[in-house]
Amino acid sequence: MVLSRKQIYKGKTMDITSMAIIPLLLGSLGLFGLYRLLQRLRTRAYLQDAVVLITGATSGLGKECAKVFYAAGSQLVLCGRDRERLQDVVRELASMAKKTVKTHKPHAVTFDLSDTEAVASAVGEILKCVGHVDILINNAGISYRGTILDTEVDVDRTLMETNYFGPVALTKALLPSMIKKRSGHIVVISSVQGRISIPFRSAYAASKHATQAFFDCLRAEMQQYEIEVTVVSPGYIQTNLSLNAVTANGSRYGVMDKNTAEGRTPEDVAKVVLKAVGEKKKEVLVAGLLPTFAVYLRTLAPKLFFTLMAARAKKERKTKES
Ligand SMILES: NC(=O)C1=CN([C@@H]2O[C@H](COP(=O)(O)OP(=O)(O)OC[C@H]3O[C@@H](n4cnc5c(N)ncnc54)[C@H](OP(=O)(O)O)[C@@H]3O)[C@@H](O)[C@H]2O)C=CC1
Ligand SMILES: CCCCCCCCCCCCCCCC(=O)OCC(=O)COP(=O)(O)O
Repeated sequence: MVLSRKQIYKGKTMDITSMAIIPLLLGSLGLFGLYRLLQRLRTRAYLQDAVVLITGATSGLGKECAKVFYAAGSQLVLCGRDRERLQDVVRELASMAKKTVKTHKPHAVTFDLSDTEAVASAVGEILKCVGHVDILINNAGISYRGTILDTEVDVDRTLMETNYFGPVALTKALLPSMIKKRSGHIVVISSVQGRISIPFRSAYAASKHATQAFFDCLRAEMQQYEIEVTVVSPGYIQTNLSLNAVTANGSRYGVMDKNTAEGRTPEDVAKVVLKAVGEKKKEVLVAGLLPTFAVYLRTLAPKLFFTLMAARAKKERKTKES
């Protein structure tokens, strides 16, 4: 039979293309729905009862990550420098309304990430207590404000110790036990500034670029052991990051920046982290149109990007002087 382009369907003339497209669209939608459902079920199974270690769990993004992973049924190991604030988080989690998921009482471990020996002994304590860690979320970090000319090298070191050597030491201390189990997941919270450098953030951007590079290498080297690596690069988030940032002489900046105050909520970003971990994403950029555009511009049109950054530095310098 030869098909004409127009067919009679229930008394109406219909284009043969539409007749084919409608079931195709419905079929694709059905398949997509099924795929999403399977993905959600897989995420749920992956996170339920998983031992999840979160650094910087006392505030901001770390605290919100604690909430979403707790609600997903993970067994949490919460890390920070302040025992009292960690216990507050544990109490807050315990008071959260229980859903259908079985939850676990979190463990709290205090240590300073910039102290490599403290990191190693904390990992010993954690492994003795919980046996193994399935998912490590390297979240803790500090930021910085200053010009390169005014900044003491010790400040550059502080940023590298906390944001780079801390996660590196913690990851290295946990890797042997993960390799032994041939399973594990290392997550690191980097930043858009791990992809582009903006003026007056040298030490912070450098520590985040180093982080990106290290964990990209790790991903490649760990594939043979079936260990996943996820790098999350957020834009501005409404946290205490700018308040706690260090300045050129090492003192606390103590200002809530407009960009920070107008950023995404940490609750929102924590959900993105949970989804990225559940779906074993290699990396995620959690940023608006302009920062995302800037990341691509840095690669595709570096000269233009450098000109824009120089103009930004000039404008910021003028604002400070006036
Ligand atoms: N806010 C933002 O705009 C963005 C943040 N990020 C990243 O998100 C991560 C979380 O920061 P955020 O929640 O925003 O900021 P917060 O200042 O609210 O939280 C930082 C956390 O890091 C911990 N921390 C800092 N220094 C150390 C240390 N030496 N040893 C152990 N813990 C330490 C703090 O613990 P303590 O209570 O002990 O001080 C705190 O829990 C950081 O890595 C940051 O770079 C990335 C992009 C944007
Ligand atoms: C012709 C079109 C113009 C295109 C302009 C592109 C250039 C735009 C520059 C955008 C810069 C975005 C910077 C984003 C920085 C960011 O999100 O950082 C996240 C953080 O880690 C925040 O830490 P901080 O301590 O800096 O608050």
